Amino acid sequence: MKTFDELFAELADKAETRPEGSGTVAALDHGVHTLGKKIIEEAGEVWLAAEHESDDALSEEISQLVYWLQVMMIKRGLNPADIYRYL
Ligand SMILES: N=c1c2ncn([C@@H]3O[C@H](COP(=O)(O)OP(=O)(O)OP(=O)(O)O)[C@@H](O)[C@H]3O)c2ncn1[C@@H]1O[C@H](COP(=O)(O)O)[C@@H](O)[C@H]1O
Repeated sequence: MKTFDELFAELADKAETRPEGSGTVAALDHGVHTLGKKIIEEAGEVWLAAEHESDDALSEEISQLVYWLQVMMIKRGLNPADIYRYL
């Protein structure tokens, strides 16, 4: 289990060190267009889970959406503080 900030730090480190086999590194290399499509896909899965699935399934889908949003943030050079100032 990890927090939003802990996951972000882990992903930022992966982007920097580019370890072999990292799905995050591969996703970053695909670029903003592919990341945007993944975010739309995961957002749709959150919606469907909220309508039809359990709390646990919904939680998992939301975690995946958070992950992909963080990958997009890293791709565009944003950090959590950039987001928090709008919350
Ligand atoms: N939290 C996540 C995470 N959430 C979602 N995903 C990715 O998002 C996909 C979402 O799963 P789905 O079931 O919706 O998609 P799928 O259709 O089965 O998979 P695709 O074929 O569409 O990729 C997963 O297959 C992962 O590729 C994640 N990938 C990585 N992490 C964490 O990110 C960190 C770094 O991971 P690596 O870069 O892979 O080392 C680790 O702590 C991981 O646990």
